[in-house]
Amino acid sequence: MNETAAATRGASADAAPRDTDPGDAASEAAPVVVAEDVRKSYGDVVALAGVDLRVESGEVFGLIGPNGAGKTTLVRALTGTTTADGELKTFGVPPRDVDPQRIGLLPQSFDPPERLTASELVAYYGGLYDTARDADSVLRDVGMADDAEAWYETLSGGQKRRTCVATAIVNDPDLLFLDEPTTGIDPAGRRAIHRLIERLAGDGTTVFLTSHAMDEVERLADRVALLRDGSVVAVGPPDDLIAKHGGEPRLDVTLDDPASDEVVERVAEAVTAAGDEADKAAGDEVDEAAASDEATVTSLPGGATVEPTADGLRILGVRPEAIGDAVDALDAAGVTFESLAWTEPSLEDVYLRLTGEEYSPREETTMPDGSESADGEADR
Ligand SMILES: Nc1ncnc2c1ncn2[C@@H]1O[C@H](COP(=O)(O)OP(=O)(O)OP(=O)(O)O)[C@@H](O)[C@H]1O
Repeated sequence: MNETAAATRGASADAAPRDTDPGDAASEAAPVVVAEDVRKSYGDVVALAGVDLRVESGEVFGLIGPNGAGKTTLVRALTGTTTADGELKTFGVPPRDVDPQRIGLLPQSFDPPERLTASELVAYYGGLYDTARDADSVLRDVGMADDAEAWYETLSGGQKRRTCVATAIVNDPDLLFLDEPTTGIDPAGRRAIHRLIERLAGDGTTVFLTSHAMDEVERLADRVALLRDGSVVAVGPPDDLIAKHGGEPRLDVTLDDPASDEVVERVAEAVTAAGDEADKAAGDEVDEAAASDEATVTSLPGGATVEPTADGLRILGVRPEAIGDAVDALDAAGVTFESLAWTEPSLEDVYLRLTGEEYSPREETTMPDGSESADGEADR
């Protein structure tokens, strides 16, 4: 039995119908999901080491973390498809007691029960609920209208995944768990799924989204939890996490030749001089603007760090308005460059830092053929 069916059939037989669910009244204000000190081990393997989290009604909650961090185990515990120790409440009751009509689950792996078309498969899952949406309209939502009558087994990986997403929303759930919804889906399909998630959230559905695609989580999630080794190590809105853990904006400078220590030092001195000058100018502006309350733009910080990379150098701490100053500093240092790439910190940086997988630009990357990669970024 796959997990969608398990989630459905695992619910207690006497669960109250949707409109009279005892959790309903309280759930207006109460968190939809509460986990306190949730623990789960498989033999000696600790999958969840004491997880605490809350998901509020109507939010898109992102769960990220490395392979094996415990994400799928947590989703399974929260949907009652596996047991776990600790306090677990969904709509105010233990997960197994929730009316299955209220929950949608897209598990990470999915095996349809028999040979069915996409439309039949969605209708099959719809048949497990008291009320369900029309299969064709759900397939339209996930961009599968044209392939509704194709055998599931003949669909491409991405088309199969979209069909699976359709089975998870066929019951029009109040709380939707999506475990890696866009794996294997092409960019256009991903956008369709993103729009669908945004629309569902806009209509009040609470979405619990697990994904390795950091751009997806950063774009969609109101709050994100980072799970590492079975514990939540950070939680908050993406922007807050990025501001706290994402590091500084950076300017990557591609040079004709690798940067020698002497070049790096020269650029660092020029950047520091430019920063000091900018700080002084900003200070003067502050004095002048103080009376009129005008905002003052600061430029390159005096202490901006310069470090060598595989194909040039990186200047850390460059805000967009200071890119021109950085170019002037390169010029002053007598460095000609091939190209510049400015990057602002992202959720991916948060992830890399907090999981200890942060990319070191100083490391040359060795390719399988023994040559050194020209682009370390691509090999993170
Ligand atoms: N049924 C199981 N039997 C034994 N060990 C398991 C089982 N399910 C998960 N584990 C182990 O528990 C740990 C957490 O696994 P889990 O699948 O929850 O991680 P995950 O964060 O979802 O990983 P991924 O990103 O690869 O999907 C891993 O070490 C995994 O090997």
